[in-house]
Amino acid sequence: MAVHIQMIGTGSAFAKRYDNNNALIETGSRTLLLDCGITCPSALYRLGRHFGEIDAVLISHIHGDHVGGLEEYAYQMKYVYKRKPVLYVPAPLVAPLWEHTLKGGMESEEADSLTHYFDVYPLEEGEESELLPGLRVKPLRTRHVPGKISFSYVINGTFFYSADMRFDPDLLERLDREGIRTIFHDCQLHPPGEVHAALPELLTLPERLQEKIWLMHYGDDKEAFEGRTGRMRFVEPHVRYPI
Ligand SMILES: O=c1ccn([C@@H]2O[C@@H]3COP(=O)(O)O[C@H]3[C@H]2O)c(=O)[nH]1
Ligand SMILES: [Zn+2]
Ligand SMILES: [Zn+2]
Repeated sequence: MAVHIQMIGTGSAFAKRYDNNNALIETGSRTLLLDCGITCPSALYRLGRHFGEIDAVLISHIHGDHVGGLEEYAYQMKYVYKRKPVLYVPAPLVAPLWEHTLKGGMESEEADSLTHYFDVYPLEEGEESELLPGLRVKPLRTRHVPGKISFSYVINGTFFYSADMRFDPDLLERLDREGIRTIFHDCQLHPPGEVHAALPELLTLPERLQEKIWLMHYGDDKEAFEGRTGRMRFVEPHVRYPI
């Protein structure tokens, strides 16, 4: 079955020209939302889509540009579309997502847990699960902000989607050896990357690896870097790429 990824936005957390780095993954007639950040509700609207068309949501880690739109998503599903949405979330993030992020805006007499709003399916690190027919996802814990639990995803065994992660050449080499054909990687154009891979770091990778890498989660001056990314290409918002 053909699987495609389409970025709702490709921007960094502070970008204003590009929306939050959130994606739609489509397989047949089913759609997975990968991260739902602050700009997601309006960016999805500008894409001509709406939350009622989404079959499930998967999150990578708890930062506003990745989960800040979940409250609206949950409320729209409850009060507009009247359907309980499916939430795939790495097991260690289930409790923090409610306790540290959603509870403040969503707790009420009748609603005292994440499971009031979502059908919650915890994912285990390193274990592949079929999230939609034809869509297999394996979470890998990757390094981001020290102490923050954050996951990247291997999709259908051949596609790697970094959430927010530091430069990790050993992991990228291992994925290459294991048959990953395409890597969508977050990229901080201006060093130091610190909590993200910086462009100069990614440029130290061998050309064989760079060929596979598409850059996302970039800043507003991305156009100034066209032609300065070695063999790596930029992911463009709204374009559908095969997985
Ligand atoms: O220890 C920290 C924590 C955060 N930050 C910045 O805040 C942003 C939060 O979203 P993000 O993870 O997409 O990107 C992060 C960085 O831009 C940082 O530079 N160092
Ligand atoms: Zn981010
Ligand atoms: Zn982050």
